[in-house]
Amino acid sequence: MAYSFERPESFTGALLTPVQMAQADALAGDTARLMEAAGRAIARSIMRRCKKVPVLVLAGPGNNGGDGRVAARYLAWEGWPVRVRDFRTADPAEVARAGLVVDAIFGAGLSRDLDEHTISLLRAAKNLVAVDVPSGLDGASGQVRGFAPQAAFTVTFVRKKPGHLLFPGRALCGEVLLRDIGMPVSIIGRVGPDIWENSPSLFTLPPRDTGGHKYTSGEVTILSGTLPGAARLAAMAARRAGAGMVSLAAADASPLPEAGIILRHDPLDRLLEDPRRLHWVVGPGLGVAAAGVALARLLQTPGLAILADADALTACAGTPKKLRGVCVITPHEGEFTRLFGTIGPDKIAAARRAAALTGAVTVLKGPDTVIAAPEGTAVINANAPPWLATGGTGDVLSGLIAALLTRGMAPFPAACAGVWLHGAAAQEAGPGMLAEDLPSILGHITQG
Ligand SMILES: NC(=O)C1=CN([C@@H]2O[C@H](COP(=O)(O)OP(=O)(O)OC[C@H]3O[C@@H](n4cnc5c(N)ncnc54)[C@H](OP(=O)(O)O)[C@@H]3O)[C@@H](O)[C@H]2O)[C@@H](O)CC1
Ligand SMILES: Nc1ncnc2c1ncn2[C@@H]1O[C@H](COP(=O)(O)OP(=O)(O)O)[C@@H](O)[C@H]1O
Ligand SMILES: [K+]
Repeated sequence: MAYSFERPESFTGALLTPVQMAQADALAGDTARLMEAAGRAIARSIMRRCKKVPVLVLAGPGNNGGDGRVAARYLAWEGWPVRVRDFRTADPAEVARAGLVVDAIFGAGLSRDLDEHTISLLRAAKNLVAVDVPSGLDGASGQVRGFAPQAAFTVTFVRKKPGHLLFPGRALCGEVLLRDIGMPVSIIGRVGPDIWENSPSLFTLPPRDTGGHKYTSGEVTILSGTLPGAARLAAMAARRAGAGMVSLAAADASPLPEAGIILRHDPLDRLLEDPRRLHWVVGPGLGVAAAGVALARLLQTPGLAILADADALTACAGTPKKLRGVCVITPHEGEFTRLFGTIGPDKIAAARRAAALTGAVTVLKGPDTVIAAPEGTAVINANAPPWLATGGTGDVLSGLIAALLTRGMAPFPAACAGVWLHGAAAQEAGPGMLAEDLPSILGHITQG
């Protein structure tokens, strides 16, 4: 399919779960060489970024500890004062005295919660660099198992793990430095990554059709209701993101939108008679009851691409199968919970479950938005700045994704591209932005 999801051949941006990482390790079969490279990379990162202070390496029982011991050897060669302590016998008082603690206790595949002694060691560290992950962090989910320390930075190898991007893990890692230690790309391919960090290498924006007219650029219809500002924000975003025609469909006489948006008061059945009207946004500011009725009506019409958000999701609370036939859903945590139950500790698994159940590409929004396809591929987004957490930005995202659909992108890449461009626009807008600042920026970053 044109403008489909693109998996980079180099597997750049692939995320490996701890299980996949162990598989890669087993396939590579030369742990000693990889560990040597990992330890050297840790030492180099420390020497480049930290001033020379007494270093204490806390070493665990597995390969994470091995990496730390190799790093200590390289640091010592370079004349750094460094000691290595087995985590079982290390003393919190000694940890507290160290200028820099290298946390090489456990890696991303922690199998159970940390015990009290390990927690007391990690709590005592004042300045800590983590090997692979801060010990206690679950690399698959970004959740904390008992305790995990705050790292100044984290050095990881081969590919990032989901826990580096999902909160609270992302915050605890500090900056994540990804280092190549010579793992062959063919081995990464063999373990078959199915989770990716969102980036423009995963999608191609369709070019403008130079010979086209407004209808060939696609038409988006946005239902407007009790809070018409929400639908207008979606409409502004859809227009800037390249939809040829954008209509607001409002049952009541609502405030006049800006020039350029077509306001339709016709009943839904009349609007559906127009065969060009294929792309719909249902939910933002529509009112729950009206959204439920409209969604059901749209779903009776074959061939439509429907994006369901906000009130359309709430209208299906507890009965997510009512969303079957919808193309993309964009729930925030509250809407998701009303639909599918609690997210639980594994945000990727939750998004995948929702996508499989509804058949819709699921955009589970938040600071670490997860996009899941019904067949299971998942993408984690990490470019959204915190000032995006203001009312109305979700409406902008809905209009943006709908415009990308109408320009010919398949639902999954359209959702990935929409979430990425939304974050990029917010970064460009800067702190203090309003949702209504985003569309004009989208105008210049969404062209193919
Ligand atoms: N993959 C790669 O390509 C490369 C990976 N590399 C490095 O390998 C690291 C992964 O290595 P790893 O598999 O040995 O895991 P790691 O965390 O060091 O130790 C597991 C041990 O800890 C134990 N244990 C677990 N939880 C526990 C708890 N709460 N409390 C107490 N014990 C606990 C567990 O015991 P078990 O649960 O089996 O009883 C087991 O004995 C990775 O982070 C990276 O640094 C590099 O060397 C180069 C190439
Ligand atoms: N802390 C945060 N950091 C970055 N992005 C965030 C954060 N919180 C929310 N977002 C993003 O802001 C948008 C908010 O959407 P939503 O919750 O639907 O609000 P609204 O409907 O009021 O616009 C989503 O795209 C979400 O991913
Ligand atoms: K660690």
